[in-house]
Amino acid sequence: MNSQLNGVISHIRPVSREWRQKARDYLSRLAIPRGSLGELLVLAEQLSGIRETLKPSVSKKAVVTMAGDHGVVREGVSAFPREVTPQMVNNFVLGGAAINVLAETAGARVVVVDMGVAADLGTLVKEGKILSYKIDHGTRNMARGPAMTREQARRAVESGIEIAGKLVREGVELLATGDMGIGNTTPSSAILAVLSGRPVRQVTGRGTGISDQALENKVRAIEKAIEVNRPDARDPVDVLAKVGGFEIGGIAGVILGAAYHRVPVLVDGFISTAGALLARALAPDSVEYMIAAHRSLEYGHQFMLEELGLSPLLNLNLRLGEGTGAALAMNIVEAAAQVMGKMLTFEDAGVDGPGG
Ligand SMILES: Cc1cc2ncn([C@H]3O[C@H](COP(=O)(O)O)[C@@H](O)[C@H]3O)c2cc1C
Ligand SMILES: O=C(O)c1cccnc1
Repeated sequence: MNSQLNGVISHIRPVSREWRQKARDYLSRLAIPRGSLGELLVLAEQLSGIRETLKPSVSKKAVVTMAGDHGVVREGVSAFPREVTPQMVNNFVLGGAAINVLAETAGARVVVVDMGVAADLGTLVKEGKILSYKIDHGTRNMARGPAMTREQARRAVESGIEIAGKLVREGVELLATGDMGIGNTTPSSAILAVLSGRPVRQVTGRGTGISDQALENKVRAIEKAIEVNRPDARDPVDVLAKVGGFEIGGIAGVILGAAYHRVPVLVDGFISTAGALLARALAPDSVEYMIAAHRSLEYGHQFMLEELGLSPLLNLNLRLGEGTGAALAMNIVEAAAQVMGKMLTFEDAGVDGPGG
């Protein structure tokens, strides 16, 4: 019945082995000591495999910042009140948030999406300042029952897929994920615990900077949510519905949409990587389109990256979200594309190779 989602999932393929090989051959001939551009070469090869060309372009960039609220904030799991979510959406529109400033340094658009903020953002939608895929005014409290229905979970993922498709049709060549939602490190930890089988306490951190007491509330709320809802780790839509969030589903969808359209996608920090875990669970090959932007200071992030087998480009002690780490990594991805597209080989540059 979940036909649109299944249709996309069934069309996600691994990146081209043939183009990866061609890229590897070409990169090995660049006028540099072999391998000396390190991770840039790994990235360049990935970009060639994704785009199926030796001259991949990632110059048109967009960060999709997905916003949603969380019923579980009632359990005292965040240092900030729920009202901050719509207030920050407003800040994104004003251009005064960290993501606005950092995306600008990469020449990237910021696309703000209301996936389920618990406030009326209709005016911003009408003015064309944000997109609305609003599913509800916040999720339900997952410590008491499912965060959302299965139908809503599917819709959240499909919304992300649709947004990615729309941006690709507008010419976007590099996507990045971001999040805004007070309380959303709680469902992110829950998703990690369920999908990795790790103990809740081990994967639960301090988010916006919570007290010892709030950390206890948070661990207990997640344990309760898993106990009450019994999410099925083999069924990612079930996990999202029971212990997830609207924006996390949207992020998973953006990643799946990127993989479907064969566009690279930079995955931001803790919340975005929770979305990536769901995307990988839905379509294992989607991981080949992901680029881990950075390693967040949020404690459990390392386990998420480990699960996905991704190594982050940056380690800047960020713990903000919004897409900030992904925006910062964009210029590195651009650099990799330019190395591939513009550098000369030993032969073309008239430089002697090794042992000559
Ligand atoms: C002013 C402000 C701006 C933010 N931008 C991102 N987050 C980040 O912090 C929140 C998650 O942390 P927790 O689970 O502890 O609530 C999310 O909104 C995330 O995007 C922010 C948080 C605040 C307070
Ligand atoms: O890594 C993140 O994305 C993050 C960490 C803490 C709070 N908000 C976001």
